[in-house]
Amino acid sequence: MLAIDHLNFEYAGHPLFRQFSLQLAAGITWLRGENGAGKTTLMKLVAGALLPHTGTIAVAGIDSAQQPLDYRRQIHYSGGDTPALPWLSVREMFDLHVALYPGADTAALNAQLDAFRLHGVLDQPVTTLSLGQHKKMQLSLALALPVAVLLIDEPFNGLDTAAVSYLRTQLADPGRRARQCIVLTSHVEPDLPLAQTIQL
Ligand SMILES: Nc1ncnc2c1ncn2[C@@H]1O[C@H](COP(=O)(O)OP(=O)(O)OP(=O)(O)O)[C@@H](O)[C@H]1O
Repeated sequence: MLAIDHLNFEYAGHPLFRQFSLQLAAGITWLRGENGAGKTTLMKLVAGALLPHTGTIAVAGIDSAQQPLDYRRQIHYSGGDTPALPWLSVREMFDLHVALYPGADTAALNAQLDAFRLHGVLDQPVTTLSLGQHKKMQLSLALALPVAVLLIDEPFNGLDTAAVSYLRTQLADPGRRARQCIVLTSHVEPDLPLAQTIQL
């Protein structure tokens, strides 16, 4: 489903990926490695937030450089960064994503909001959310959007125990694992049914 071929990438003279290739099928992949190994950078490259210097990345045969818009619609990256559009409210952030992803289902998003108990913060600016609320906002989108590839950086960081338990159930769902390629970074064993583990 996800094919990375001969990827080369460096930050200003600091090479991170040299001729790096990886093929991932549906199911959960645990991407692991020590601090600074390049996990977040690889996710950003796959998400289209960073561009490879050379090499190709494709999802279901759609090349990230040749068909960037179609490619981006196949992927969602749930990262830990500060929001790209900090002036938006949570509701506006959700509306934006529903508009960006064809087939996004508002009912599915509302179900995630209910499960994460996020309705109370819908009209708050995203910058005013607590760490855990921000994570829940990101995860609501991640779990609701109809993408082929789901990238989640440190999925359990900052979550309360109820949310951790709910997220595990959602990610472990056999239907989801059959239709999505789910890539997680985590410094601890994710305790999920893994299709594979990639060590950077
Ligand atoms: N914008 C940037 N400019 C220059 N170097 C960067 C930049 N972002 C990351 N790096 C460097 O690239 C390397 C990989 O960083 P990355 O964030 O991908 O690692 P990671 O495996 O996700 O680490 P962690 O487990 O600590 O989150 C690190 O050495 C980091 O210092």
